[in-house]
Amino acid sequence: MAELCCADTPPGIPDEEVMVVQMHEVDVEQFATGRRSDVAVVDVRSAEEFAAGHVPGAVNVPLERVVTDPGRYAGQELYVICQSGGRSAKAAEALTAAGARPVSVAGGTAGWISSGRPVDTGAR
Ligand SMILES: O=S(=O)([O-])[S-]
Repeated sequence: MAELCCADTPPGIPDEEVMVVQMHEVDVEQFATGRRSDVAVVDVRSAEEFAAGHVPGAVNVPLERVVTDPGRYAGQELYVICQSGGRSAKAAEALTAAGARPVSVAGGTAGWISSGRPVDTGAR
């Protein structure tokens, strides 16, 4: 079965052979102003990157761990964030395919910091 993200069925592939993986994304501004307090923020960067500065309230689960066992988040809503949006998009794709409902923060922690918002440091 072909797997597609955010696209219509390409020509030549019957609809029944396509599984569409729909990913949700917000930018830093939308995240900052619309963040739901009941939804976890999972930072998928390395422990070292996380300790150097992260969005307050985020928990660190490096991408390798997320993609090894995405099913542990099945049925859950969560925000995923990384440095600038690359790894969080990968995490969101794996999580969505495993039945979770992730929202990737485009622009990531770098965007958060450059917008002047506060960061926490240290492990969590
Ligand atoms: O964290 S990143 O993959 O966007 S560089």
